[in-house]
Amino acid sequence: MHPSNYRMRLSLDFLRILALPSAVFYFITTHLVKVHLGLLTAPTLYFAFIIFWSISKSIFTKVLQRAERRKLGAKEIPCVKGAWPGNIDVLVKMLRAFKTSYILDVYLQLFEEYQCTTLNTRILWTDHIISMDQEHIKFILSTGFEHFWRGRWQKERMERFLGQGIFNRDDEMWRMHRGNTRPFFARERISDFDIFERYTAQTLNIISVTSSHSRTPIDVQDLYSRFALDAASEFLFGQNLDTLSATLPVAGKTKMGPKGSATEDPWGSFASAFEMAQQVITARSRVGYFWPLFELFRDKNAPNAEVVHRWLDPLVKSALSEKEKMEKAGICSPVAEKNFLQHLAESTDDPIIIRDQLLSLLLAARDTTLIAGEIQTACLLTYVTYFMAIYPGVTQRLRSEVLEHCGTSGSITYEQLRNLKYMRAVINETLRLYPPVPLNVRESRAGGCTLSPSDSTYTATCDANVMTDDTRPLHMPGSTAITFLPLLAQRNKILWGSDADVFDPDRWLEGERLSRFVANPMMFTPFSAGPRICLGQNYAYNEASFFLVRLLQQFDTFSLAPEAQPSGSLPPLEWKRRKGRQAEEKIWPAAALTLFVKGGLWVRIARKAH
Ligand code: HEM
Repeated sequence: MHPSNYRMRLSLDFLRILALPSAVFYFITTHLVKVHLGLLTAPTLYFAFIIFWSISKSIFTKVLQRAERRKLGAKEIPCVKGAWPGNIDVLVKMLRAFKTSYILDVYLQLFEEYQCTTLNTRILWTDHIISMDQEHIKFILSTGFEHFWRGRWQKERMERFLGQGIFNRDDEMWRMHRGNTRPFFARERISDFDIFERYTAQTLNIISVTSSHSRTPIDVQDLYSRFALDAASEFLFGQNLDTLSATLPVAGKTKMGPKGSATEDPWGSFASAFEMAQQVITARSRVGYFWPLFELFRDKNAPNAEVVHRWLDPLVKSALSEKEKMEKAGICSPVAEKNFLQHLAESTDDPIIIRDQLLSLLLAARDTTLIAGEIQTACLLTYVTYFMAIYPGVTQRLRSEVLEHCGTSGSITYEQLRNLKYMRAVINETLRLYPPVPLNVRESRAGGCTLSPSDSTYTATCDANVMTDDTRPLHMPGSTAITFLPLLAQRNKILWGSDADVFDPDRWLEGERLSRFVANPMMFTPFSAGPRICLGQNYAYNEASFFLVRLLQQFDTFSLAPEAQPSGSLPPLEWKRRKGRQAEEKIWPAAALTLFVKGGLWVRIARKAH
């Protein structure tokens, strides 16, 4: 069934849950036992039979799983045991925690409670595995790639927004997209810094003008998203969306949007729709398998998708008509001269496939600052700015390195960027503590498989029947969702040392400390790993480094402006009493597909008088 048809899927599921057992019960009572049920007893007995059927089915599945476990020589993944049937209390706790708790803390608390790093939450009687075990993350992404896919449920949640783009497809369609997209990230393309130069200059000009007005605070999360989107749109489809020229959020006046600030112009509506769509997808995954129940009469992403499509459709249309004109004129330009949109238009005439793939790349770009990585790049730059604001010593060291290698102006080369070792360390340390994709989901393929025994993060095991020296692998049942949590793995003290929560770029420079990572590179996966590793990784490093060089050539003082944060976006006081980073956090990190700072990151940026 097509993933967009979620209502039909839900109806068929209800038929399976209600109609099938009712039909069996009807057949038994009328043809086998031949009893006549009264008007009052019939509904009660039908209902009782449906419950009996569901319990039997669940027991049957468990028996099959046990048999598979025995065959594989594996043990069961520990299961969360809530107080209410179907672990509904755990679901309620999680939904509440997503609104008020520190990012992913609700998962960490579960792991601590059960003293293991991989658990089955089994909410509403449905297996759902969560894992912060780095070996399991490695298996899902790389060594055991063939056992997993994005799966049916993820596609269903994202279909209305991302459609058939690379992030929302598996197998043949994904391979086709990946093959088509990869040439656009060849070194010579991503080392051409002309585009970065133009949009960086425009962005820094905005910062200059704003900060010269009695050091007015600026929401850099919003600004970096615009920078990323404009640069990415030119890189991908040769057109400037020019969001940097639209209305900027104003300190103290701007409302809180779905993630950061919200402005009320056409760009604001695009950004809001873009962010809202991600929020809707995240909310669906939190509710789980039954999310369509809450969207029976209204697909919550339909209006968001419509706004975003309204921006992209004219671009796709013009690329297709340009292609037609070129074909009629018998002109064929070489691949190297085409932008990504023109290249996509070469491969298909289907405007929907082209639009969906463009949108996926925009999503990736906006948060890094590229369109597909664009989201992640903006996120990366936002958190680097956060650290520069709270650690002036880091800013000074970064700036000295920039001035030493790149001077105060002039063109910047790829080689110069490669020599900025401290800057690379700051970027990596930021990606370690705040990976723009802090959690991700996959589904196991139909046959079950095994995961290595849980790592040694917690010495005890939550399964009282199993000895701690039990080295059997864990059984990953087939067709089951698994949420893996790079943010927690990248802050795990067993992997990174007792100072894992501390921002310390030197861990990437000092031989002995770095050796932990060199011996086990998969403990750091902000760009994912394996066959689906991020295609924009080098683009993102180049773009972020380029931007930071220019920023630090012009400015040297960054300070947070908590008074400018929209109300409700500062970290709750109770976080101070907790352990880990949250006790010291000056902003509210939150996630909706990708990481962001709640309410935006409002900072003052200045150059000291020299
Ligand atoms: C700091 C910046 C970035 C980070 C942290 C990042 C992270 C990631 C991650 C974690 C994935 C895997 C998603 C998954 O499989 O579920 C991914 C995939 C991808 N990224 Fe990035 N990304 C960044 C920037 C970019 C940029 C700038 C682009 C391109 C404009 C880009 C393009 C892609 C594409 C096309 C994929 C899909 C690969 C596939 O499924 O085969 N990324 N990225």
